[in-house]
Amino acid sequence: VSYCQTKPSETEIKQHLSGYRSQIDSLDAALIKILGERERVVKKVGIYKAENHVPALQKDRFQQVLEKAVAAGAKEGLSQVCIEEIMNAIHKESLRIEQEDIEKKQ
Ligand SMILES: C=C(O[C@@H]1C=C(C(=O)O)C=C[C@H]1O)C(=O)O
Repeated sequence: VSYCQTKPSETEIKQHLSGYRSQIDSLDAALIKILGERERVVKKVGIYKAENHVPALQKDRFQQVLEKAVAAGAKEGLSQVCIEEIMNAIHKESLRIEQEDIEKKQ
């Protein structure tokens, strides 16, 4: 147990932290890759909507997306506020991407 261990040296602390941080760095890289993949699908949706005069914002659909994400987040121990902030930021970017295609069509 921790109270009978000797204190780690500065070097050991740095090494330990850098191990955790490389895990974080590769997870961040995976997150960004997935986000890119998601937004490339959104781009296809945007082009399809622009061709068929469907509005970019679909509130009901986004509500479903949000609910699913909140439920999945809860299983991972993530708060509703955290998931809502992340998904709202992603949705904002989706709308920006879709809007670009709508503007190009006009
Ligand atoms: C991708 C869509 O367009 C918008 C973006 C959404 C998203 O990023 O999940 C959801 C609904 C829409 O407001 C869609 O209609 O499915």
